[in-house]
Amino acid sequence: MGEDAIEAIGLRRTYRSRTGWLRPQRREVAAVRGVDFTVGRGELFGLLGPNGAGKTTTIKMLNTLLIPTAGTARVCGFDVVGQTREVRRRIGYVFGGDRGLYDRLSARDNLRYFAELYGVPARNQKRRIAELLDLVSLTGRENERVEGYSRGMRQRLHIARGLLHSPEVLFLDEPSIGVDPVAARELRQTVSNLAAAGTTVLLTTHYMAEADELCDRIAVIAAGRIQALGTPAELRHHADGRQVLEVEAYGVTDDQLAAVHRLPGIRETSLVVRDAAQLITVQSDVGVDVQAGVLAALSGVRLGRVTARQPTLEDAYVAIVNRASARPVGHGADRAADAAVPA
Ligand SMILES: Nc1ncnc2c1ncn2[C@@H]1O[C@H](COP(=O)(O)OP(=O)(O)OP(=O)(O)O)[C@@H](O)[C@H]1O
Repeated sequence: MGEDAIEAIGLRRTYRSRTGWLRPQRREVAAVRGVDFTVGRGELFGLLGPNGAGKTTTIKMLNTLLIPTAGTARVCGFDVVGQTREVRRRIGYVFGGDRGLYDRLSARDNLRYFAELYGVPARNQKRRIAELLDLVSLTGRENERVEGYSRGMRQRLHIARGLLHSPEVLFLDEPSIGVDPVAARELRQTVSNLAAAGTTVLLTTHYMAEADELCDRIAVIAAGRIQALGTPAELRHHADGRQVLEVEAYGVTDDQLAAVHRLPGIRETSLVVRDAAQLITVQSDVGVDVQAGVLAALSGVRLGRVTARQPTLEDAYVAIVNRASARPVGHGADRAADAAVPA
């Protein structure tokens, strides 16, 4: 048995699809373009990246739901293509969203049902279900129907479901998607309890703050490749030599943002919408005073707070992802900088 819980070597996946009806065209999407990493036993490892980066595709290859186009992967020492049964017995898979629970049953009955389905021996079921309800902090609510549960509670129940057969490795795909900040914090607590109890966790997320808080190591994936891999402290170095200016604004256009980006000394520019305001984050080289230039480029725009600060891990993430996509100015929902999650 290998040392590592997960080992991916040169993993690739290309999707082939047909588009059009009268004149069908073949389309190929290279979703994952050669990914290498290992996850140690008991490690909490994060796969972080923007939409379409290849996170879900990678997870699906590791949990035997998708066959790699090339490369190999082993989970608990077993090959994901040649030894699927061995792999499946040792893994759990939990994905974000609402599917996969029976609304009209209680949490306890859902878990009983899935325990049967997963072949958890009858004599162990009661104890295992009680343990899991406790782990995901649903003890006391277990007899209520799931239809009355909040998203966060459902998500925690999903995690309990994924753990019924005591997997060694748990894949958690975007667990906090659509979950409010308080529930997201409870969810993070659950995930960290899980790892502390010895389960290896591979977590995908858009949220750098979540990955920072939870993960021992993080791989930043973009455009189907790992762009950076290390501990949160190591990744932070990608923003070394930079300083950050944040400007709250109302009604900035793409052209104005592009003008900001063209100023000397500016390395990254991103914009996210927060409530009514736009939050512009500008990364520049340390020692270059960009504030006057930025404000001049935004003249005529109503501005709110202007803050100079040190770079965070989030800024390092934006730098890594922008380098990969070569799209320096962002103005949309899929921007890396959208990843800020309220604590
Ligand atoms: N079944 C499919 N057929 C064709 N293309 C696909 C399929 N599934 C995913 N893709 C494409 O592969 C790329 C990677 O998708 P993937 O879902 O792995 O990314 P992701 O990082 O998980 O993104 P998200 O955060 O949006 O879930 C995207 O360009 C996506 O459009």
